[in-house]
Amino acid sequence: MDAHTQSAEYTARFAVPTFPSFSRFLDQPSHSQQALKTFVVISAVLFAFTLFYFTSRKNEYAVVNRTFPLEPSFFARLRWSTQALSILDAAEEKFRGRPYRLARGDKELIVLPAALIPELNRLGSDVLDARQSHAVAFVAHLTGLQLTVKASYQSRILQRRVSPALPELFLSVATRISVAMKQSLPDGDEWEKIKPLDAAVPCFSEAMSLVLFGEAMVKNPRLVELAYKLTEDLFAVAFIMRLVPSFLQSIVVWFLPVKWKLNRKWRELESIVGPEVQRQRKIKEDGGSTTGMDLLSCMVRDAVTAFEQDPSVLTILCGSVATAAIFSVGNLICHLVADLTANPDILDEVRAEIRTKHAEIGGRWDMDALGSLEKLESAMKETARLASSPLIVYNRVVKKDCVLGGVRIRRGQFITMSGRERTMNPTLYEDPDVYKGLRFCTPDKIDEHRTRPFRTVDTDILTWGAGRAACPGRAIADVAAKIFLVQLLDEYDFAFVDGKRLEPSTFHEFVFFNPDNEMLFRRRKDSISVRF
Ligand code: HEM
Repeated sequence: MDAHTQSAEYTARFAVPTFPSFSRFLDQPSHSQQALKTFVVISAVLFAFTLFYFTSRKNEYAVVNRTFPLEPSFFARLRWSTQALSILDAAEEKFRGRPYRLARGDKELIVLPAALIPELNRLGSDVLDARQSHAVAFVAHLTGLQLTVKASYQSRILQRRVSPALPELFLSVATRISVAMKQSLPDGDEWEKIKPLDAAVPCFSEAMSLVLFGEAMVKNPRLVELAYKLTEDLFAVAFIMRLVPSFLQSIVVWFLPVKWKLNRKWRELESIVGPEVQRQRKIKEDGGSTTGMDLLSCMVRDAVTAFEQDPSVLTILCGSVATAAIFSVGNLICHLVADLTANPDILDEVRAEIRTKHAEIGGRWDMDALGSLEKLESAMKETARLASSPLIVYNRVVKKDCVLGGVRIRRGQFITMSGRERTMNPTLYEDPDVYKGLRFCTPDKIDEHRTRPFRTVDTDILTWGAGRAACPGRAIADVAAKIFLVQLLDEYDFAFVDGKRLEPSTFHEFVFFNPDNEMLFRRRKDSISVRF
């Protein structure tokens, strides 16, 4: 039997009985058969394209937080929300300063080594866009922050106009914080259990509302309350929606009562801010000028276009700054108090420094006096090093292809950096996971410490991010935190409930002091009563 006959016999015995209907389709052309063929071809092409997509261009760097190539991104979202810290630490261990891809679930980010910061800093905003990236992280289209994708002049004005005016604003800021502290903190000299974040946040809301809205507006207690309550709701919506697949977000969000509350708060904020904007615009139109150095007044004064002085726009921009400001400082302070409580020897040294300074300046505290507290400054840096939020910094969207130090980044990609690549680096910090509050002011480090105070953008700590979009409120945060701390550390003793230390919490990439954490506070009998 020749080969052809053998093959035909084989087909007749096995192939035809096994797939009778399919083979009949192939042998007898018809419309349905033609349609099936087309379907098979299109499916094959799509499959090949998908494989190509996942294996070629995107596989330039290895991926973390994805267990298999076509894993639904929902699982990456879930893992990232609860395990961001361990995912990043494992990736750092594996890649050691080499770029890799991070599947965050909502987006895939290229995690670049921090060594590229100087080169990245040289790129303009036409190449790297921070706003779009922040908007994605805070689900801006669902939290009311969508406008911040278009506008960033609030950041520019904060840095160029409001921060330089801090000496002018200092006394009012200090007074507001001091008065709020009296209302929020316990008054007795017996131990009292409190929630430190709940106590600290209204104090910083007073300070930030003054800096953002001005002397007259901050007298409205509802505005001060709205500033931080809006932040709470905004974060709640963002945290929840970051778990939801993108295609479902715009539906699911409407089932969240917190989203309705958030919308109400945005409207209420506009009803308070809007009339003030109109008032200031009227003064400007009549040829007069306002003098306030708060963000809102500066924005109205500097506005050139109608958009820049639109009451709704200004409400959202000032509100967006409030959401970036109040809890960031509150969290830092609470982490610091927890760190100092766990390290009473360092607390004693920091407190002694405050007392010595108080005597030296005759009790007349000003910004220079606060800035000269080197031990306090070191303790703040150390807390920020260990509890820095967010875990990933330098989040940008790439607008143009470029190659940096041999690393190719492409238009449309999201880039980021792991702050822990620096803060946990043993070549930069001895025993990096140990809190050493005075590590920055040892004799061999003190000169560097003096040239790089806490408010500086320092690429070894990355507290403020880096580059042109580094935190524009850092000078304000620094002063407000110190005003609060010199009084708090002088006036209070602290202890953990049942001696149990408090560790930072994380959710997604955000590190925070759990609002439910409790500590014991009591007034000190030998307080020197710092006053401003
Ligand atoms: C301890 C407190 C604070 C910390 C740790 C902190 C940290 C940061 C970080 C890491 C960024 C992102 C920077 C980047 O993308 O490279 C940022 C952005 C920002 N921060 Fe802060 N911040 C704090 C307080 C404040 C305060 C008090 C204000 C306002 C008065 C403020 C206003 C802003 C704004 C408006 C942005 C967005 C900048 C932009 O998108 O261009 N922050 N902050």
